[in-house]
Amino acid sequence: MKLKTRIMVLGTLFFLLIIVYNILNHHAPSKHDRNITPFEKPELDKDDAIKEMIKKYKPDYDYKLKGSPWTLAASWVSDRQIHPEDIPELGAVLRAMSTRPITLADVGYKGTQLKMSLLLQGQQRVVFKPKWYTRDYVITDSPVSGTDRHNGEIAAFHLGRILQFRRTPLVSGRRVNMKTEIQGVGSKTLLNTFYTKDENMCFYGKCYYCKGPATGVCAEGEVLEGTVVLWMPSRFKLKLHKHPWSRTYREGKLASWETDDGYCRKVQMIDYYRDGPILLDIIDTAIFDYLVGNADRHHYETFHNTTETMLLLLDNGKSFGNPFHDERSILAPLYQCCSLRVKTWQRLLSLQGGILSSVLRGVLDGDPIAPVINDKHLIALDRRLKSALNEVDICISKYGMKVIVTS
Ligand SMILES: Nc1ncnc2c1ncn2[C@@H]1O[C@H](COP(=O)(O)OP(=O)(O)OP(=O)(O)O)[C@@H](O)[C@H]1O
Ligand SMILES: [Mn+2]
Repeated sequence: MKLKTRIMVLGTLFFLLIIVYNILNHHAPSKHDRNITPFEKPELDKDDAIKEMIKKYKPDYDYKLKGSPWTLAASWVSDRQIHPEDIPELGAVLRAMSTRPITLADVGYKGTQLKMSLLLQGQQRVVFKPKWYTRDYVITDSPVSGTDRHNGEIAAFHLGRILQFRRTPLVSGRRVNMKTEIQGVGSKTLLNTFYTKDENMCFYGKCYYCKGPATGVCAEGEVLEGTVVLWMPSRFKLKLHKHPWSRTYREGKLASWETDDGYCRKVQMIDYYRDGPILLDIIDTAIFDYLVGNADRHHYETFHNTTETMLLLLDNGKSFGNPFHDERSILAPLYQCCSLRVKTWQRLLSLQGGILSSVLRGVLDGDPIAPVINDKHLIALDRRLKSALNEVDICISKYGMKVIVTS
């Protein structure tokens, strides 16, 4: 062959090789091909995705704020979210919640559990939920047993952010000195319930379950660990609703949803649930509650003076009680209705394979009372996420892609 012909043949072969290589490379299964669905965006490498999400969701507690943290946080609340997705100032508000001087302290304002209602410098009300359990304590009785888990409130707040629900009021850990921070500013009603046990300061407050020292909670010396929840602005009025999937709380008595597989269709016939976003919010909430192990959402609240409505993820104190038990019945709204927002589904898919626990671990790491939850609870989150997605797959195999809805 002439040199010219040889060069041409070699050139063509080389060109073909490149094309074949490109085709093969494009179709070669990569680690990202697992679980790819028509809705999923191309993802980053897993470690990069984790790093990026921690960077986004970990509050910057050193953030310097110019104005009032309370005015800012109040301005965040709107009809369908308590705060926006991107809030670099979050750390400054959380820091203020955990450190601002307490100007008034009173017994809990609402609810059945022991709490304090605190006013922080700058006239901001917060709820203080005290620590009852050590981090490793496991609640084994029933999924609704035990008193509040103050740390669970913190983890649930950040989980709600990571899932992009944003329906939970801001929560931060705080250690309060009962002697120097509360005694001087406490109401008579509150201070009358103070007592001492084994040299620790204690209180039993005023609430449905507050029956004297036997039901009280004690600090370590003078220092009481707890969680502060930011009170929502008064321009939003709350309306209480009975949760259609609530438990009976009576032994031996089952609720309708526990015996009737067609229960969801009955709920869907109620105007309030047929139109509007609340039923899909209930399904989001079921997934959220299943992940954190909260079987106690007997009621829920919505804003009642807004144009649009949302189910508020308030009161997450009964979460993270038992990392070894996954309470499937919490998912009943999901597996009985077989319906899920596409946005929620996409989000859950993108957090599979250990991403969720790694991100939450990184985000919680900066809280003033870190470590917030132990690794057993974090591992449980990944396992439960997988089970929840499996329930979605079962629905899809039964009814097809119409299960995934866009509203
Ligand atoms: N951050 C908040 N902003 C405004 N209102 C709130 C806030 N947190 C709680 N509330 C109101 O206080 C009520 C009681 O709060 P929470 O549910 O946390 O207490 P609880 O003692 O656990 O109640 P329950 O025993 O009913 O579960 C709520 O139902 C809500 O009306
Ligand atoms: Mn509660």
